[in-house]
Amino acid sequence: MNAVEIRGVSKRYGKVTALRQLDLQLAPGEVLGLFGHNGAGKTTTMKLILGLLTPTEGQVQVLGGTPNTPDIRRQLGYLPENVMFYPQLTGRETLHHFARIKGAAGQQADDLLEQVGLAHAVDRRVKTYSKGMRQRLGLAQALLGNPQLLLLDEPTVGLDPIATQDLYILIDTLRQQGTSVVLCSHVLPGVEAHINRAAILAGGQLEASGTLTSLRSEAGLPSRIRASGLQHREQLLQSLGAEGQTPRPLGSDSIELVGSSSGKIALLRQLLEQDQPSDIEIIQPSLEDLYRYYTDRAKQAQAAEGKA
Ligand SMILES: Nc1ncnc2c1ncn2[C@@H]1O[C@H](COP(=O)(O)OP(=O)(O)OP(=O)(O)O)[C@@H](O)[C@H]1O
Repeated sequence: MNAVEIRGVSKRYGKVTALRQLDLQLAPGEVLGLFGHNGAGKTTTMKLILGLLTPTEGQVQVLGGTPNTPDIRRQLGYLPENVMFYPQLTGRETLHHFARIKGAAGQQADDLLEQVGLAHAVDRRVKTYSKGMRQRLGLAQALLGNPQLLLLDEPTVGLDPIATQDLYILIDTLRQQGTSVVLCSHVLPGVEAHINRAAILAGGQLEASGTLTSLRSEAGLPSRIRASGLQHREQLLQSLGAEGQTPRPLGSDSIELVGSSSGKIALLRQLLEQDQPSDIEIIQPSLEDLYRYYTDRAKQAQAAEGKA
């Protein structure tokens, strides 16, 4: 049973179509990165999963049931994009309040405050918290009751680099424990190692979905190959240039080459036959490169549709 099953879902707000014929699945213990430009439909997708919105067309199933029934809601954790709390309550009072609503133990609230690094500030009023501290409190709130499905909307906003890293480690741990996670973010660097699959929304439509390996292979974007410690760099630059390659010299003894996914191995072989580099680095297209490729593709398709 999938944790989330979205089939043929469209969502309209009056005249605005926020989502169009969306099909998206999430397996147990899977972390899905949901990416897209402002207004692409990410928050709308989250809210449909939470049952805060109902689809105009299509079906949403969550943990085998209908979203927003009490039984399903208890198994969900949600960190909203703009997390808000009562400013007069302390961090501890806030989390205990949410623990009571969720039927979670008070002890778990205290443990989570410690886990998210707020132990030193539990008795301070939330109005004195920094943005990052409020975000940490929001994360603790989302983790109350050990949810089976965790929805995180822009979880790294306001977090410092160490807290961001800690969040990713926490996501890895939750995944190992079988929790399914949907992670929406505009911050792409650093996230790719912590997701199983990426889904890219553009203009309310799913432009791409798959593992990074499958998206890389579908997009066919080139990798960069860097060879350093070359003995005969000038000769190598000439011979590669003569074959139509465009090698770029770097530093005093290195070069960078661009290789398609199919031509990469041949290029590597050639490098090793003609020289003895001390190091070779292959830089694959990053999540940002893929994101740019798919959003540009969506824009071009929309422009072509507009002209037709
Ligand atoms: N309550 C609403 N009434 C009317 N239009 C809405 C409403 N909520 C969202 N929309 C529209 O639906 C579209 C998708 O919005 P959504 O909030 O899902 O995007 P998003 O991908 O989360 O964007 P962001 O990255 O800016 O948070 C946008 O065009 C937005 O203006």
